[in-house]
Amino acid sequence: MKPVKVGICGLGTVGSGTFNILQENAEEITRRVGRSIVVEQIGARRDNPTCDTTDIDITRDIFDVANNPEVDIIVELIGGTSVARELVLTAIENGKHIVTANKALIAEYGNEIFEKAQAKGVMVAFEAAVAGGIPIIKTLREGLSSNKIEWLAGIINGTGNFIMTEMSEKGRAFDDVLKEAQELGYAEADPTFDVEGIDAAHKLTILASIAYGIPLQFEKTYTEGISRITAEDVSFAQEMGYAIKHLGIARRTKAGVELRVHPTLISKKALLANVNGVMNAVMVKGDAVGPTLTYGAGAGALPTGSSVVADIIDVARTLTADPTNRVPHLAFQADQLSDEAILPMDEIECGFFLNMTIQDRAGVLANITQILSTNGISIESVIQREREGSDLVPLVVMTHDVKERNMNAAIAAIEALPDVAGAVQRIRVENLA
Ligand SMILES: NC(=O)c1ccc[n+]([C@@H]2O[C@H](COP(=O)([O-])OP(=O)(O)OC[C@H]3O[C@@H](n4cnc5c(N)ncnc54)[C@H](O)[C@@H]3O)[C@@H](O)[C@H]2O)c1
Ligand SMILES: N[C@@H](CCO)C(=O)O
Ligand code: NA
Repeated sequence: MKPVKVGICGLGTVGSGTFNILQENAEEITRRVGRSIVVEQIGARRDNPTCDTTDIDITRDIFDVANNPEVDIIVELIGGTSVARELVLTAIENGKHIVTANKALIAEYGNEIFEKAQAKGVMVAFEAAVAGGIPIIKTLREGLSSNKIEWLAGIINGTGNFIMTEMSEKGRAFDDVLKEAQELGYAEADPTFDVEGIDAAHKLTILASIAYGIPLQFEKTYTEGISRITAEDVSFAQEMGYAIKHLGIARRTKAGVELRVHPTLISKKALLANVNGVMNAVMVKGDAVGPTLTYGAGAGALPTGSSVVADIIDVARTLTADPTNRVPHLAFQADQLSDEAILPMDEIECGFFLNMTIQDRAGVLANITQILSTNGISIESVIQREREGSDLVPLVVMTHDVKERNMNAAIAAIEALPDVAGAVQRIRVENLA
């Protein structure tokens, strides 16, 4: 059979990993697919010293690749959303299949891209877009397709998890660890995407659509990053038996779907509490299977390239299949996506860890507990600490589950007390059993 011809656009971290795996594992890949996969052309602004591209046709204009009649599959690895969207839509218009690692593109423009791909009978594969090397898209879309998904929760940003781990285990400074994550090729071009939770929200948006058969709704995903978590929060949480992890959580309730990304206290004994460094992991609870866990490197050239190449193999295997028999882009048939509501944050119910600074004076604690109780919030535990040479002391309160709306009202009232200094730090608590 004649080879499948691939055009790679973007030869950075992921592009180089993809190229090198295709070269290194060519023989095995041919044995798996039944035909060879060759790199027909590369579109790149500059060469990548980690790749031997001798004898490969390299163009500086990525649209040459999208318009190259020889290319069967376009591999989009330039990142960003404006040029990438134009590139992908052009390639689809030309009847090419797409493989991409670009979660921003899929989360924000996936509905449009899938519609066009469906009309043209081409595939768009994006395993590398969520949790790098972990086959979580395939797991949800195919492996767990017999289940109603109850909830999923994951550590889905490698850079953020790497920063939190290095800070809490080695006491390193935030900026220093972020710089290392950038040098290692983990971080997004704009690292605020990692640190402020936007990248995780892109990924959660994609996972939720595949889990529940709903259109991609990035704008409705609640997004909070790791930048305001302090070493003190981590140490109080540890003292109470918890780890703080940055999680993406999607849960189906009777009222609608919860879609939220935020730092979360989870029991130190929970499996996810032990996922450290650049590692990612996603727990999925299906009604038939129960809880499952997928774990592996969430970023980096070869782990991400592993997913990109697996997608290329998948597309190569089904190139000639009748498009109506392929696995749908969002796991459910395109005309079967539902308009199930995404719940506003006010409606979410969970426990809270509150860390505040108060005047060390009689009656302050009583005022705070009174406010919590008025708002229907019951306390699970309290830590109050002396601080030498200061009458401002930390107070940490853990609450039982309560609606976010009640907690907002309570926090506003607590912050208005004259004996409470500054803002109340709130971190949500989840029981992932
Ligand atoms: N780095 C990771 O670990 C990782 C993991 C999963 C997904 N991703 C995603 O993969 C994509 C690529 O990320 P990366 O880390 O490889 O980025 P990168 O910056 O290392 O590589 C991108 C490359 O594309 C090139 N490029 C950009 N625009 C171009 C254009 N118009 N024409 C030609 N070349 C162009 C850049 O010069 C660069 O070499 C992004 O969407 C990212 O979110 C990255
Ligand atoms: N910047 C992303 C790359 C993988 O998607 C991360 O750190 O997880
Ligand atoms: Na993946």
